Amino acid sequence: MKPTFIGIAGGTGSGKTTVAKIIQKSLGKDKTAIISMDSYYKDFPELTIEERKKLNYDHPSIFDIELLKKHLEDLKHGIPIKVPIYSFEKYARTGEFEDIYPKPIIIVEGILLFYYDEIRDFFSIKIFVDTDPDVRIIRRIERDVLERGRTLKSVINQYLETVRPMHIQFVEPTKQFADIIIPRGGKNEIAMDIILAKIKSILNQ
Ligand SMILES: Nc1ncnc2c1ncn2[C@@H]1O[C@H](COP(=O)(O)OP(=O)(O)O)[C@@H](O)[C@H]1O
Ligand SMILES: O=c1ccn([C@@H]2O[C@H](COP(=O)(O)O)[C@@H](O)[C@H]2O)c(=O)[nH]1
Repeated sequence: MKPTFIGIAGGTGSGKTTVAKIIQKSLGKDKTAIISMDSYYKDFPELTIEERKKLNYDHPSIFDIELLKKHLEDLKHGIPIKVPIYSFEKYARTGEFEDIYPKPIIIVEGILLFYYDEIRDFFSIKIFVDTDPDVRIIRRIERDVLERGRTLKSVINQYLETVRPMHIQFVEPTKQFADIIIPRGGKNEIAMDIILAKIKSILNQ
């Protein structure tokens, strides 16, 4: 059985990971795998950490799309993949990998997932999580300070300098490619029920 790929895009802090986990919880880990685009940030070992901190992590050129494409191709053909583990504290790959095995449903989530034609074409269902920017920045501050080793000042500066302008220029326009737009994200129970019913019908075909 060829896997069905489900893409979840949306701005930072919109709730993409949360939506992916709700789908996985409902269907079970034996039927689903989750891949985060965050694992495909390019590595810059030639730069110092201070130089890496200044990079634009919200521009389409910062992702290793060739590797992501190869991995999706591999899963499509039943081949397990080794996903690089990324450290937000170090702004670099850790050198470790997570083994992901082919499953009937492969969920991929990321801010710019629908930007690249060659990646977009994999997805049978494209979901865009649409959450207001004020809510997203509040969530991002909380998460980046608690979980990603950032200071309040650094989150605010990064948001104003790169995250916000890149969102407007590159992320928001990819909403046009979505099949379903979920306002407010994973706590939108009706939207989640509709999405889960559709995925279950695909699984039962
Ligand atoms: N609908 C929601 N209501 C309240 N908090 C949420 C909701 N969705 C996500 N969150 C919280 O917001 C933060 C960012 O959510 P996450 O799913 O990681 O977003 P993304 O993957 O889009 O960056 C997390 O701490 C998560 O628990
Ligand atoms: O080293 C890094 C790499 C990425 N970021 C930020 O991460 C978000 C995307 O992750 P979400 O989980 O979708 O929020 C992106 O906006 C980058 O700015 C980073 O801060 N540092």
